[in-house]
Amino acid sequence: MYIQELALNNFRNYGEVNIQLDKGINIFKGDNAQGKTNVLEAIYLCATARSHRTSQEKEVIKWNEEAAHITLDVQKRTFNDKIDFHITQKGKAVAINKLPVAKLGELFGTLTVVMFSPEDLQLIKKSPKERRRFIDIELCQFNKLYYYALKQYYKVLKQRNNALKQYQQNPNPDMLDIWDMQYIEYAKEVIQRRSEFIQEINEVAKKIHANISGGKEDLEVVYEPNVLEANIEEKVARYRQKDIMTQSSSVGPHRDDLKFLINGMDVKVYGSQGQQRTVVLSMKLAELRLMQENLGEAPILLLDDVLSELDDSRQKYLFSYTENIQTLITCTGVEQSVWNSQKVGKLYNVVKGNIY
Ligand SMILES: Nc1ncnc2c1ncn2[C@@H]1O[C@H](COP(=O)(O)OP(=O)(O)OP(=O)(O)O)[C@@H](O)[C@H]1O
Repeated sequence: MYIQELALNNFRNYGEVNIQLDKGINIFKGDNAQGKTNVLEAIYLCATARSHRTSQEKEVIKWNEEAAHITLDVQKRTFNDKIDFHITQKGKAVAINKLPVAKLGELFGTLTVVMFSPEDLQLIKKSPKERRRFIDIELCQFNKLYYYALKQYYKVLKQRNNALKQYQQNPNPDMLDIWDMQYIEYAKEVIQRRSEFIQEINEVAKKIHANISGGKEDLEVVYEPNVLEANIEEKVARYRQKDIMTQSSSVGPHRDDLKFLINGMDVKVYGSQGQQRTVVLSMKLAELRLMQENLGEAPILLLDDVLSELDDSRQKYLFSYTENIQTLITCTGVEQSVWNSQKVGKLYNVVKGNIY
């Protein structure tokens, strides 16, 4: 798939902008704070229904304006989809081919993207929350069932936590039993789907990592669930008193994590910065491959300011994956030598919220 046309209206520092994109490599070049990342953010929002850098989506509305609007024309193998994404102070609304989407989950799969930014290079060092976010965003894009299970899980978790908060004043074990039943049901589904996904991504990332490291490093991506599907009932019951005391739920996939091993050693603890970066690159490329396989179409690759962070051989490896994949690259120009060696479809200059 590829984006043919992108239009922004009152989105971040853009007033009105409309551009046609190339099927191949598109470069957005400009000084700092001109609006390059904002373009990628708009595309990312249309694919995942959330921003990659804020949980407060109304921040994307241009200052002193009422609403922001993004329109994308996405060309698929046999048809094309038009996505309209509207953000107001009150919330967001989406239409696909002019038909409003009732649930944001219906958007998933219309446009799929893999975003790679310097913050991703910290994936290994960051908190477990970021690694869970990585799993969730990737899985939701190609597995709607996962999205619905996850959404329900967090909804029930919130209700269970509310029940725990009220428990001291109003002890009601029957009510807690009811929440537990639902919470366990969704938790099991989330754990199962995460476990399958991590097994899949592990196989692909392992091969890629072996290639990048010239066969010297064996990567293992390990799912570290907070609780196993098989003993969740027992663990939730065992922790009930503690949960009542702390007024929060201590068991469940909201506490899951991922571990990365190279030749059996934990990269977070023992890996060099270069090794950590290579693991993240392997994971991103594995993600690209899996999406392509699962959806039968290549996703769009968004590279935000990432080239200068990678050394020559890693950059080359990354580019070897961009063939037949629409790629949008933001840069300040330092990386010119890198993309000079590639066949660039379109080069845009970004200046103060204008694209030339
Ligand atoms: N809601 C908003 N309304 C208007 N302008 C905004 C809004 N949010 C951010 N901006 C402006 O957008 C600009 C930042 O854009 P962006 O993050 O795309 O920069 P960039 O070109 O990618 O820069 P860098 O190279 O530093 O990453 C800043 O000038 C910021 O003030």
